[in-house]
Order: sequence, then C-alpha cells, then structure tokens
Amino acid sequence: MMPLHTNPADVPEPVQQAIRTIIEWAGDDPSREGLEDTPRRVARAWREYCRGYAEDPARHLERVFYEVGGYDEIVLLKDIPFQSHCEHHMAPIVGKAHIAYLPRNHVVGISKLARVLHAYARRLQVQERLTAEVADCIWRHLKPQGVAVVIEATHGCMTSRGVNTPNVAMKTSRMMGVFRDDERSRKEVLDLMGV
Ligand SMILES: Nc1nc2c(ncn2[C@@H]2O[C@H](COP(=O)(O)OP(=O)(O)OP(=O)(O)O)[C@@H](O)[C@H]2O)c(=O)[nH]1
Ligand SMILES: [Zn+2]
Repeated sequence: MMPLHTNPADVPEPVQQAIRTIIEWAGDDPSREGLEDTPRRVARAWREYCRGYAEDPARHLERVFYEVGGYDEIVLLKDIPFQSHCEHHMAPIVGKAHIAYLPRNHVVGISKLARVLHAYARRLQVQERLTAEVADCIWRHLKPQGVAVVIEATHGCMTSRGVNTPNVAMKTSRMMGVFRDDERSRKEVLDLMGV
C-alpha cells in the first residue's frame, strides 16, 4: 500500500485550499517552500484530533466480566490524561479525567473507561458536555449503581489568547446514581479521586 504521505488524493483539495486561505489571511505566503506541504499536514492532524467522530464510544463497553468475586466497591481510573479541542475556537483543551463507577454485577476492562473518554474527547467539545457524555455513556451501557466523572483541564483559548490567563484550570463533574443521591458515596468517590 502506498504510504499516506505520498498519496496526493488523501486530503481533498477544498480542505487544503481552506488551510491555504487561512495561512494567507494570517499574513504568510502558502506557496513558500516551508509551507508547501502544510495544508495537507494540518488536514491530517485535524483528522486525528477529530477521530472520535468515527467511533461509537459505547462499543468499548460491550465486553463485560461477571467473574469478579462479588466485587461491589468503587472502581476508579484516576488522572487519565486527554486532549480535546474547544468548539468555540478549535483551540486545545488539555487535562486529566477521573472516572469511577460502582459495579452492579459486572465490570469492564479498565482501559475501556479511558477509551470512552478519548472517543468523546477527540471531537470539538465544551468541557461540560465531554464530562456529561462520558458519564452518560457508562451509565446507560454498563448499568452500574453509580458513575462519577471529574475533569480538570486548561483551555488554550484562555491561556494563549483572549483573556490570556495561564495556569487556570476548569473543573467539571457529573454524578449519577448513588454518587448523585447518597452524600456518603459521593464523598467516598471524591476522596478516592483526591479532588
Ligand atoms: N463553558 C465553557 N466555555 C468554554 C469552553 N471552552 C471555551 N469556552 C469559552 O467560550 C467562550 C466563547 O465566548 P465568545 O465571547 O463567543 O468568544 P470570544 O470573543 O473569543 O471570547 P474570549 O475568549 O473571552 O475572548 C469563551 O468565554 C471561552 O472561554 C468550555 O469547554 N466550556
Ligand atoms: Zn475556546
């Protein structure tokens, strides 16, 4: 198979033209040598940033395990690094997520929680919706007793432009089931997350 970078057909011309237009509008010459291949690279990079659109996040939760010795305590995946892009400026959102659930009678492979996160993060997002989508997906498809998702992230659109305020993090959370309804369970999961 021909490597992707030698196949001129891999990025449609109108997409490359759009990027050339932005380069020109920004004040540079898209035909100069250093920028010649940039439209194609940028397009491929955006394919990657947005590859979540091609994924069904729920698919990652299809394989479940019942033989877990009656395990009925919190399962937490902590400090999962992720990257996304804000839908307002298409600027990077960089942060970490903590995802916990209280199983009913089965669990999933722990990597799958991170896979669900990335499937939603690799889209144009706002942090609130990303947080809610991850929690809702686990709630609907795993049917656990509770789900808790906390996300802490910095937004490029705030740190490197606009209000230009570095080192400021946005924190969002979504609690479902026992973590929403029971004060003790909520406190337990937040303590485990260390947030
Ligand atoms: N609630 C929320 N806001 C976000 C997120 N990402 C970016 N924003 C904000 O979206 C807002 C868009 O505001 P606008 O006034 O339409 O855009 P703008 O003129 O570029 O705003 P400034 O960023 O203040 O310069 C800004 O306040 C951003 O900080 C997010 O994930 N959640
Ligand atoms: Zn933004």
